Amino acid sequence: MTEAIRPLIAGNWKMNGLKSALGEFEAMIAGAGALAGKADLLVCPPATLIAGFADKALGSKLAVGAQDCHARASGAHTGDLSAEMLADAGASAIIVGHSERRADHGETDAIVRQKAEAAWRAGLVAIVCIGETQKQRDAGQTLDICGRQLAGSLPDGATAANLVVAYEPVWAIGTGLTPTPKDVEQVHRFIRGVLTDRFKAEGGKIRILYGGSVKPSNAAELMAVTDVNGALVGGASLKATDFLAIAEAC
Ligand SMILES: O=C(CO)COP(=O)(O)O
Repeated sequence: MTEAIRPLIAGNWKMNGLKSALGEFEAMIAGAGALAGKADLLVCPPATLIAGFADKALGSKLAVGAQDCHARASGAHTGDLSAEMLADAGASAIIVGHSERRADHGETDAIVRQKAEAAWRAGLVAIVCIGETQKQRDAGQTLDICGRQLAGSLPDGATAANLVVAYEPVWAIGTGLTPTPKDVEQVHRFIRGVLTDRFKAEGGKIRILYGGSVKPSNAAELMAVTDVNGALVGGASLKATDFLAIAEAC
């Protein structure tokens, strides 16, 4: 069932990247065409770069996304950006509920769900992130935590076209550590079960990305795991050669 799912390799640049990164992005555009047979490619730069990158990527095989949005469409929310604004700038997807936002900004599952709904309201794909901390893993709570985050963060009405789930164990982010393929498979199989229970046949088609220290050297092993339908890549997505090599591994 899941074999037919087209992989997505998504880059999350986090708070990295100035206008001078345009050359790196153009190198990604140049490489994306040859990889179109393997995977969909998406780069989520900081919001300041979305419009410029989206203009450059027009007509290419590289999509541009955002890293967060406010739940409301407009209003008195100083410093925030709505999903509608990000769509207007050229984003086609928005990452919501990244563990860094959950930790740094106190985002709860309920807030994440509202943000996913905001992405849909603007016609964009919501990439909803979940994942356990080291402490939770050590306590044997990985599946409980992921189950709770999924139940609270995913809105009703998810489809393969409007939702991507990203499993990012917090302890694997930026550390060079990764779970074993067996551990990844266990969590992804669990997520698949939650998705099919809740969204029926559609849940069998929703992409489940793995994220956390994905790099060219471990991408093939991770992408080969059952129910891993791509990657959400942080540090290695800043360099075109690394990002493209990860997509090549699909
Ligand atoms: O948080 C991540 C992507 O959203 C993963 O980051 P790294 O690939 O740098 O570990």
